[in-house]
Amino acid sequence: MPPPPAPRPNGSRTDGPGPGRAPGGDPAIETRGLSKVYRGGRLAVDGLDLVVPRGSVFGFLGPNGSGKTTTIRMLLGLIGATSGSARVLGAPMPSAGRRVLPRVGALIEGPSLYGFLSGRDNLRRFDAADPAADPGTRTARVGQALERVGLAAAAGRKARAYSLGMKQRLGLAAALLRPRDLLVLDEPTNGLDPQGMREIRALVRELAADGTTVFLSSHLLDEIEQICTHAAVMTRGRLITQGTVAELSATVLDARGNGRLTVTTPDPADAARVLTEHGLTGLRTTGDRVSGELPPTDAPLGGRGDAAAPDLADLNAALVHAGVRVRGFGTERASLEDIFVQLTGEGFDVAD
Ligand SMILES: Nc1ncnc2c1ncn2[C@@H]1O[C@H](COP(=O)(O)OP(=O)(O)OP(=O)(O)O)[C@@H](O)[C@H]1O
Repeated sequence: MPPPPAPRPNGSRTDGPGPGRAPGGDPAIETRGLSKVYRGGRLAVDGLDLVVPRGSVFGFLGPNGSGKTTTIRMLLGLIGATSGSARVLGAPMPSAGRRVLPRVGALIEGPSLYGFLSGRDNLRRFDAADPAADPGTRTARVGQALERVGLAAAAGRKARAYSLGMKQRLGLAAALLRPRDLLVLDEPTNGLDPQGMREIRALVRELAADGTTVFLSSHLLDEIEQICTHAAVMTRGRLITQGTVAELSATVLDARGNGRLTVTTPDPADAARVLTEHGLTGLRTTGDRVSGELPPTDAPLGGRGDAAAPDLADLNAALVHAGVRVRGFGTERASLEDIFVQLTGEGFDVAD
């Protein structure tokens, strides 16, 4: 794993080897000033500087309409860029597409399957469409791909009888018919039920564990937090930040102090009083839940200046000592949603 890149506000570039560039190795994806203006003048992607380290599971995050699919289409050479450049697996796109794309598996907007064919026969068709695929080894290749995505037992069933999650897994199997260095997945869990989402996420983790770089777009913040090592945040065609998921979270945690403490109690008024006495600010009470901002650990308590911020165990003891019946007690770490809101000043549901 290369050293983790620091978050770079506004996607600004750094000098030197830079993030995501292992010594002697290119990033899996690198763009410079990549832009797309659609006919009619719509600026869908605006000066994108993206660095996707090899071996990462990279979450490309943004609300609907923020330019994710347009970027992916440019990366794969499906549409031309208006300006800027893109390198995939070290080679310029789209000019090196014939050389590079066989090493890239892609799943964009769901697989196109024949419902009347079995899962296995759908894969055989995909394999037959690949001029480089040896027909003599097709059966073995298809069998391995089905095995890889956990569809071997259902391979004989017609694709129209598959659940959405199974269809998506079949699409992934098609992308995995030959060994890939990079997988590009556009909203791979979109429309899936929780079980289908879990299956796809587990598969992405397995593929990453085998060394495949996975670049996936999503508008689901928790998805990125669950499976990604790195993330970039897009809004309105612009890259706001990129870095490791841990760094992005830390950026906000630093800015937000220790995060919020939430106490669940049948005595919310007393709890709020005790928490205020112990330096918590921004108290909010909703039903039996009281939450407040924890003061920074190294700062004296607000206004009193005579004590360090409270230890959580001491705080819990103080609540109990004051007669507050505590049912739940926990801190929330900053989520990517917090990061997004902090970085953009807007909520995450900002579809154009
Ligand atoms: N073929 C097109 N012609 C004109 N405008 C387009 C075209 N495709 C996309 N757009 C516009 O470009 C912007 C970015 O769209 P894009 O599909 O890349 O975003 P996205 O982040 O992938 O969102 P979604 O998840 O909804 O697909 C949107 O405002 C969209 O309406």
